[in-house]
Amino acid sequence: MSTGGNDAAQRTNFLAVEDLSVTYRTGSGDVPAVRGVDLAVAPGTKLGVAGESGCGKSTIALALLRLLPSTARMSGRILLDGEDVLTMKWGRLRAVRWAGASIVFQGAMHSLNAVRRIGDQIAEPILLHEQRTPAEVRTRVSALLEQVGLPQQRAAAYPHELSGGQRQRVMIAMALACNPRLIIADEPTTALDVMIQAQILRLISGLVSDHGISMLMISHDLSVLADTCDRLAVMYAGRVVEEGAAHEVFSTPRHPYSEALSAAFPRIGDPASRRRPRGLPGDPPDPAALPAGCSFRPRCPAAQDRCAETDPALWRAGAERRAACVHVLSDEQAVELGVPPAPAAPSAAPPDRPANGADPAQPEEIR
Ligand SMILES: Nc1ncnc2c1ncn2[C@@H]1O[C@H](COP(=O)(O)OP(=O)(O)OP(=O)(O)O)[C@@H](O)[C@H]1O
Repeated sequence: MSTGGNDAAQRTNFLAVEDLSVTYRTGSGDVPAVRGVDLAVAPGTKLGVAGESGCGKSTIALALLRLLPSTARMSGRILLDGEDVLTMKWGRLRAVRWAGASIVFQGAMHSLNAVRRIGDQIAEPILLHEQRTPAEVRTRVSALLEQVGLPQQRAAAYPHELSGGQRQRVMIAMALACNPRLIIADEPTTALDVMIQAQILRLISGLVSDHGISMLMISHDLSVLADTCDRLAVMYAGRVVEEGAAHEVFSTPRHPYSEALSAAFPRIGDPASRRRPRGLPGDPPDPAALPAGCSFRPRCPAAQDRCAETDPALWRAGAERRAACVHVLSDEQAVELGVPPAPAAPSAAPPDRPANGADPAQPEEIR
């Protein structure tokens, strides 16, 4: 399956993930957490990766810098500025971490060292990667604190002396410390309250735009990604099931799963947000025991018999848009691809209906 585009386009992407698969070996068998994923981030652009817990988002984030545990087996290619991270020698990989790409993890309290002053922690990657005098490092740390909206005196503080939002600002300062060309933000606001979440998202988004940094942002909240990113990839059960321009995937999703995610997280300030958020019944499948055919079929309100026989690929679903769902195929395309034709009369809700089967012409208003 491919979200990548043609070869020329891939050469111009700062990050190109090609056919990435990650399987964890466990005592009770193999867990295929990521299955043949392609992602592409052009220089200076922001890609959002969305999906429920367990769909493989964090596995991808960690794989990008080879930070996965030794029980993980990876295949495919992860091209960072044309160099494959998966085949890099350790010395090169150490140089690429922080300076080529850096990660902002969820939950800063767990990522920061509780017994070291935050100034020293921000200084660490700079000392590791750059030949600078102690005075230069102090100046750089002060500048970084200022960029993330913290007074430079906070350099002397310990993590427990800061609020959750301030700690996340420190994580962002660390991520920026070595002027990376890509920032991977894995649920960067999960543990924060809603007002602080918005501030932190604005901060990251503004900083990466100002510095021309590319970003891959991971979240379960499609509306946050639609507000922050240029393009979106929606994941389900270890695969990308829809990919396209962020606002289009959010406002006119083509895959029933994207539709359900979009309905679950209405956008603040959008007229559609007057609709009550709708949950998606059921749970994602166990990656070690996936259903036959489309993995989303057991939860899909638009499922048809043919979905049990067809493992959909990411098919074209509009200009620069792809979705892994038989409903995006015309009858002619289905015949050409060997996909069973659609039944004469729909067996469930038509494909252009929201995931809960409600009529889109009759939005559910909050009164
Ligand atoms: N170290 C591991 N060993 C075995 N299985 C793992 C390991 N880490 C993750 N998994 C499994 O891989 C799948 C993908 O997990 P992952 O954490 O990447 O998903 P996620 O979408 O990031 O979820 P969350 O939002 O909860 O972090 C899940 O089924 C998870 O249980």
